[in-house]
Amino acid sequence: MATLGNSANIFWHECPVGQAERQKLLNQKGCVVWITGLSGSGKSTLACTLGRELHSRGHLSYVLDGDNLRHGLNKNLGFAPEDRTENIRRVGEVAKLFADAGLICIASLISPYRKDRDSCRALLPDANFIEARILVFMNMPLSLCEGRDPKGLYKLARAGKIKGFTGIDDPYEAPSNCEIELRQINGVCPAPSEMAGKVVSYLDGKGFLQA
Ligand SMILES: Nc1ncnc2c1ncn2[C@@H]1O[C@H](COP(=O)(O)OS(=O)(=O)O)[C@@H](OP(=O)(O)O)[C@H]1O
Ligand SMILES: Nc1ncnc2c1ncn2[C@@H]1O[C@H](COP(=O)(O)OP(=O)(O)O)[C@@H](O)[C@H]1O
Repeated sequence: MATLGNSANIFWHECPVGQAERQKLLNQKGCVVWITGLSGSGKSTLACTLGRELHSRGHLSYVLDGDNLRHGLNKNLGFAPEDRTENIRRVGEVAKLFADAGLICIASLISPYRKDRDSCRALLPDANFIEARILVFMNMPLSLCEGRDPKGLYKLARAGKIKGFTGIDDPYEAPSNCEIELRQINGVCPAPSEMAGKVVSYLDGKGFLQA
């Protein structure tokens, strides 16, 4: 295993029950649905709707939400570029563990930088030659997100009271390699249930909803 960082004299310990056996127990394949997009684009709403839909179909999933993780695991991180990079790295590693546990892990973070998203993708081994990291891009215009502004953060950012806010004075690098792109249709944002349905269909089609 070439995954060591600063630790020395560390060995990998293999456990007798492996991912395949856990997946059989759960009748699904572990994977990561990674939702990226601007603040207010609907990431958390989609993550929760998708989690509910999977649950009602008898599938075990778990949501890793950027905001929530910053209350605990990532409470020591801010929004400077290097902090966002570390945030994404940690969540990528946790998501990998959840997928190894056999769960459908739904990660919803702004994850604005392409290189961080790409590093995260590289962490995850393919499931039988199928990419086990499904990138979902909430491609909603800034005007829509800013118009929603449920937490009033865009307003603060425009007033210069929050510095380095994504989409205002910190970049959002749109992905060019996403598996699913969700956008407005004729100027109308699809309902969360419709978007969740698209993701479920994708997972089903790729065989993740069976062992
Ligand atoms: N400067 C700045 N830029 C962007 N967002 C900010 C900032 N400060 C606070 N917030 C709030 O933090 C939420 C984003 O956290 P993430 O962990 O998803 O961000 S990142 O992926 O590390 O960029 C984000 O939540 P969402 O609105 O759910 O995306 C914001 O509520
Ligand atoms: N598909 C949708 N259609 C209409 N409003 C939505 C939709 N998805 C989310 N919203 C609303 O937009 C706001 C931001 O959604 P949220 O899921 O918190 O976004 P994010 O997690 O990307 O910041 C919330 O007020 C939410 O109710």
